[in-house]
Amino acid sequence: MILARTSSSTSAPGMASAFLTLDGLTKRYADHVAVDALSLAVAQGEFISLLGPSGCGKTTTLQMIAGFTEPSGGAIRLEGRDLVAVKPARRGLGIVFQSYALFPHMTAAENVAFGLEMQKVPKAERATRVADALTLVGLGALADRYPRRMSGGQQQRVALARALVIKPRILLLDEPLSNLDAKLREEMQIELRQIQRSLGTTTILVTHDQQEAMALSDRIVVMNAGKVEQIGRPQEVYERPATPFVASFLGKTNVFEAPVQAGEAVIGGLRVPCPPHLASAGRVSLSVRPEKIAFAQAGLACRVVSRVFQGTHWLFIGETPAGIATIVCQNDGAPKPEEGESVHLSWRPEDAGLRAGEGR
Ligand SMILES: Nc1ncnc2c1ncn2[C@@H]1O[C@H](COP(=O)(O)OP(=O)(O)OP(=O)(O)O)[C@@H](O)[C@H]1O
Repeated sequence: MILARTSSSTSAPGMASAFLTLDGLTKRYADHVAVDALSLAVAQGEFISLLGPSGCGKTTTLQMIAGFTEPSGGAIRLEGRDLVAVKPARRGLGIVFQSYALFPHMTAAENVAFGLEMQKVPKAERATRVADALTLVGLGALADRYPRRMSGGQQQRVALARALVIKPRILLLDEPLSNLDAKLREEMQIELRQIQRSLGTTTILVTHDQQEAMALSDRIVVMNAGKVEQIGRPQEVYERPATPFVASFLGKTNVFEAPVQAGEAVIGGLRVPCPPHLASAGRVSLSVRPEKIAFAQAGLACRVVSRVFQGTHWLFIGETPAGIATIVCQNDGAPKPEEGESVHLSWRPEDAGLRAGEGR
């Protein structure tokens, strides 16, 4: 097998010693800071997503790793060696962009072979590696087809094969699936993850799609306005967002303001113990995910304003004395409240995130 696993590490991703290190990486344009002192240690074989809204500096970060944009400050090291001084073509990186950028006058196989020709790989080896790469992405039968006769998903697979065939030390992906429709995108996410796992290629993905980042990544770097807000495993950033920005960017969250009495946030009939640093705060802001809220006999009074059936689950909007609540329940066959019904909401204290409130 020519496209063999590139990772020799058996440690859990993120735990092994750093393979790629970004250290205080910064990019300034005039007086605008596009990337502000970003530090990140990526383990070999790890799949990292840079996630954030438009303009937060994701692409600029990727471009600096690729060598297309020069950093204003900080360091990029690959296996301990400075990468900034190395020319882009010599960094050993595979890159896939949102636009597939295939050569239209070349077949799938010729597109994939291009990088190997540049590297002067002998013809016989080239043919085997191209065939292997196309088989890997499920296009073994379309080797002689031209891009214009391929679907968007097939073209993106060719672009992926072209990036992987050179056995890159790092695979850089910039919104590679965003031109595909929702169903194909989900299928490609699963395939991409399987291919990445089977090869063990260290991968950095730029995306603004939180679902995509959660589905694919070992760890997610959540960025906002050039800065890192949080770095963590998907479940960690979702369940324990470090900042209000992360909580609102990764899925929906309810935010309620609550007074603190005797070290507990009091919200309707619910009392949530505050951590020591908030125990003497006047008010706290309490965030809880819609799927962590349950209908209960007692708790926070709520009038159901709307209920919407969404197939696998129900979505409820309710009015409470603490504000509007969004509740998501599994479609498990159990009876659900009607619109206009008065109910109570409850959640486990550990599912509530507490922060200092507005101080009112
Ligand atoms: N060549 C440039 N000159 C000046 N400003 C730039 C340049 N390239 C990027 N910027 C600015 O730097 C910031 C970060 O841009 P970047 O493209 O990295 O964001 P992004 O998170 O990838 O956004 P998107 O998802 O829209 O691609 C933006 O405010 C952008 O306007």
